[in-house]
Amino acid sequence: MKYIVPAELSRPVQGHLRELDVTVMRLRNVSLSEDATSWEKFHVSISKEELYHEDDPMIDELLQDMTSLEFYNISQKEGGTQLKLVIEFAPGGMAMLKPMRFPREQETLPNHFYFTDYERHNAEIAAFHLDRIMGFRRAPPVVGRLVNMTTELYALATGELLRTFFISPAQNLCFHGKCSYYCDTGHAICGHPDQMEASLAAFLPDKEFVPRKTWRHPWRRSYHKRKKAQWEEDDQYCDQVRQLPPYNEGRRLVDLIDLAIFDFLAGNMDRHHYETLSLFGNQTFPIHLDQGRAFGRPNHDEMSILAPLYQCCLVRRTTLATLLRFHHGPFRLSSLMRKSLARDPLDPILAAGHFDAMDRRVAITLRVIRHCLSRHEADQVIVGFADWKDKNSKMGNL
Ligand SMILES: Nc1ncnc2c1ncn2[C@@H]1O[C@H](COP(=O)(O)OP(=O)(O)OP(=O)(O)O)[C@@H](O)[C@H]1O
Ligand SMILES: [Mn+2]
Repeated sequence: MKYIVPAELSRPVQGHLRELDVTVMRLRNVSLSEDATSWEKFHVSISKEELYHEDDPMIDELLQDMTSLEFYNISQKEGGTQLKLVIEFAPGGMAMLKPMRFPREQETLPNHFYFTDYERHNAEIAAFHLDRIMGFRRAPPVVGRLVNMTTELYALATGELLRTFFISPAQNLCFHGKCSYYCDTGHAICGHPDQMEASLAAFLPDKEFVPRKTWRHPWRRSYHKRKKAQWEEDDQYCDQVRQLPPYNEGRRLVDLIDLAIFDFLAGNMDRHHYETLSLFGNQTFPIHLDQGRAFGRPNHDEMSILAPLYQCCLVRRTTLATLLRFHHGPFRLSSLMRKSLARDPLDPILAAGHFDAMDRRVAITLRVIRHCLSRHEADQVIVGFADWKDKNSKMGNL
């Protein structure tokens, strides 16, 4: 227990977030009106360190609004590979809707690649909770909703989207939209008979107001059925990445290692790009966006997702402390996730096997870190360790 103080076993581990006061509100010099929507509150309080503040009641308000407010307008999200709808609500505010395609128990098909796997609405919901429990708060809020396809979708659909609605032989209302993957009659989204589960993710601020920058992930997979990426064959790959801006200084590389651990716990292999809020410059967090292909295989632990961790042998002290808390503390990750997901209107969100899988993957990640520590000095592996050790030895805690 050299890397954690006992108090950290029973409460969330807090990093030293120095720039919580660097917010959209401050940099954009805006204020909130009395009747501001929960979206407006969310948007202006985004900081350089996180999308929302721990325990901010505004997040519950936003989740409640997304799951209950009337839809005002719907349209297809342009550009993505799989069907997504952009929902606009009457008071203002938008959400990205991903529909349920399969029962929770259906796993990634054995002959599907990570890039041909279907997106799962429940994965988006579960990943939001996981990101929050891990203390990152880098994923936009997501909530489940039971949608009435007749009154909430069909009645509002127009143009090309409207033309894809039909009644199936089983008398269910279906639609498939238009996109590059699985948008045809054979892969339609069907209700029971017109009730459909969906996930709703809060939209980030408009790019005109808060610009974003898209980055290619250095550990991106090939997205080709016969090719491998360089990092898959070169264990020294991290040495190259460490030379390149923005990975050669500051927080970015260790942020991607946080993301790798988050993705490993969720089983998400689909991390090709990531975005940052360019309003905050480069020393800001990567947004955890697009977790639709997570939680597909509860009985398989995809070690290659941890490549940034085991190739760089680098991890934040706070992230390590969080993993130790999940592993040793009174609350295991599975029980924290169960408790958190129970608040979603579509609970149960995950099939039972995924809870054991998360606990097992916490232990595996700790083993990978331990292996790094057996080969390198702790100060080289654990980012923020020296400062922390110094502070805690002064307080007599070590
Ligand atoms: N909550 C959000 N707020 C604003 N924009 C978003 C949000 N979620 C996603 N987007 C934008 O929509 C794009 C597509 O979303 P997402 O990645 O979830 O779908 P996808 O079909 O998996 O896309 P792709 O196939 O390109 O990976 C994202 O790259 C992002 O720029
Ligand atoms: Mn995607």
